[in-house]
Amino acid sequence: MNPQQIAYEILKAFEKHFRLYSRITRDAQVYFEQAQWQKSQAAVKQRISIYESALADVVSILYHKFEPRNQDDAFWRTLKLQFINILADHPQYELAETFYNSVIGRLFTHSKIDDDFIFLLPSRCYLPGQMRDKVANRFEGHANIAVTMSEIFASYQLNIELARRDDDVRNIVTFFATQFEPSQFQQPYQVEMLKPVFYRNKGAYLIGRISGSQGSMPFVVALMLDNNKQLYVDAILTSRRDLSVLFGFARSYFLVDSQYPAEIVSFLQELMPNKKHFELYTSIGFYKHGKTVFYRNFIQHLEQSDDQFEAAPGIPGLVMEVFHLPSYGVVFKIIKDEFPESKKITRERVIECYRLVKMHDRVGRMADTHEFANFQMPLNRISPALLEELQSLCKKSIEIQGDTLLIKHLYIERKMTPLNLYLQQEDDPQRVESAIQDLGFCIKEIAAARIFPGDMLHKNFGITRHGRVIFYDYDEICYMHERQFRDLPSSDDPYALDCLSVGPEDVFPQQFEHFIVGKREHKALLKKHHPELMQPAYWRQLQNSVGQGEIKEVLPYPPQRRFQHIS
Ligand SMILES: Nc1ncnc2c1ncn2[C@@H]1O[C@H](COP(=O)(O)OP(=O)(O)OP(=O)(O)O)[C@@H](O)[C@H]1O
Repeated sequence: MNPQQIAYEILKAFEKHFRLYSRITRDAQVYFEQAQWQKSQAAVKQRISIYESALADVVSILYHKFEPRNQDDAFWRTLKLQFINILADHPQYELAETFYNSVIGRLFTHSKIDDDFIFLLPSRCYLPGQMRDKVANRFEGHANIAVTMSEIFASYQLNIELARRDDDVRNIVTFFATQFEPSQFQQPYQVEMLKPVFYRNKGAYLIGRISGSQGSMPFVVALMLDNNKQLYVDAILTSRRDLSVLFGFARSYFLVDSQYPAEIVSFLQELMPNKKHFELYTSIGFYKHGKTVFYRNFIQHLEQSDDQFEAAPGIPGLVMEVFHLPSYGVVFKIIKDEFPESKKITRERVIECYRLVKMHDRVGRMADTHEFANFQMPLNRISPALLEELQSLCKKSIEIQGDTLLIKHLYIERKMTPLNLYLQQEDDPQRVESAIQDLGFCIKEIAAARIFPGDMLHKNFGITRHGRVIFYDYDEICYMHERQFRDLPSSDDPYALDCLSVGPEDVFPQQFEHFIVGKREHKALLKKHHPELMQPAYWRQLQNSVGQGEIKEVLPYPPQRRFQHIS
């Protein structure tokens, strides 16, 4: 096989994968309209897993057709150029380049990390706007938001109608009347809406922006089904903050049919300038390409900064070595070579737990992680103290190659403020109370998503700049059905506790207050807002309901945004 034929083979495999990816994604509409929530969750998982099988298939074909290991560097350079040629005008060229990188990475166990052989840099620069007509519809305002709304709804080809359209439109009109100056929407204004609907969990979102003489703002219509499976508008979101939380890194990926992903992402980027490009690609399901974009951003950041990698602030982990670059918004996590006796887990189990979280519905409460093989960092940017620590605790995962530190297995994750540090440093009692209240919600929502977090000590949670508490320590997680929530024996019997036989799956919620937060006043706050967390019956009931397949609703916006709350 010559380089041109191999390039075609790789592109063919990518396109086959993308067709399957799009087919799974498109089914989301039916799952939503028919309230088939379990199918929708299964689709999210399936879509994540098909990448690996597409890759395995093409790599095995290539091994049968030529001998990759016997080709010289000139061959690989030519192959990359051939691939660039056949990608001209390809609507998903950037995803195809990432797929190409994965194929070469798989053939060479990620040892050819060089722009001569893979797309460390993109082959071209995407000019936002060129495909706007393909991905977005425009509506001209008629000094009457109700008319515009009717036009917007009519443009989406949903198979079910808004059951109470007049009520919905009235809610929206009232919303605009109460939130904005009347003059803002009496003048000519425009609405631009992305054509594909964004589906996730029990919601469907129409995403766009509204622009008038006074600037523009995001415009998101959140659709839901009521108990009778009737479609209605649950909320309108217009603040960047709400949109940013909707696209948060601790949520599952949207199911959104994006044939022009670069254009969709540029549109989203205009709505959320604070989000990184890689986060937006990831949020719409292209998590592999998100990694490519992340790496490019990381390299660029290194060139523009001069600080050193150092241990992350907070209490060091027993399982993970966690470090960061103070000027950059992610943490880097390496599994330590050995764990203390108290951690009854293996390295394989840790990897399994991190994968489980990646595939699972993270309900806005568990940080997404990205796994890298053979990640390179410049050695001169690693602080001496960190290097010493890595060499003593993570010897198996690192290698020094000249002026580079090679990390054989690494996770990256969004940086947050560890909750223990936040609670120590925060002086405002109201903020402390709200963080502890949110910690309780975080634990409850994770459990309602069928996951028992295991180690719920507050140091295992972070808090975002939006004040949301998010869990990030996954080595002790398991499914809710794998635990037995037991009552402690009554305190009248002094010997009962000593004689208690405890199995590895037993958990005693009455003791949680000692294991979640340390300080007495924090415990009191947790008990005030979430007394149920310390009650075995609450956990058993939750276990029961999730065991029956019930999928709880997790709102990705504050409840006060819901129309039913507007009087
Ligand atoms: N996303 C993050 N943002 C900021 N700091 C983090 C993040 N993830 C981890 N850390 C810091 O690193 C520490 C160890 O991380 P993590 O809890 O993941 O490790 P671990 O080894 O699994 O911990 P444990 O010993 O509790 O099992 C945390 O306590 C926190 O201080």
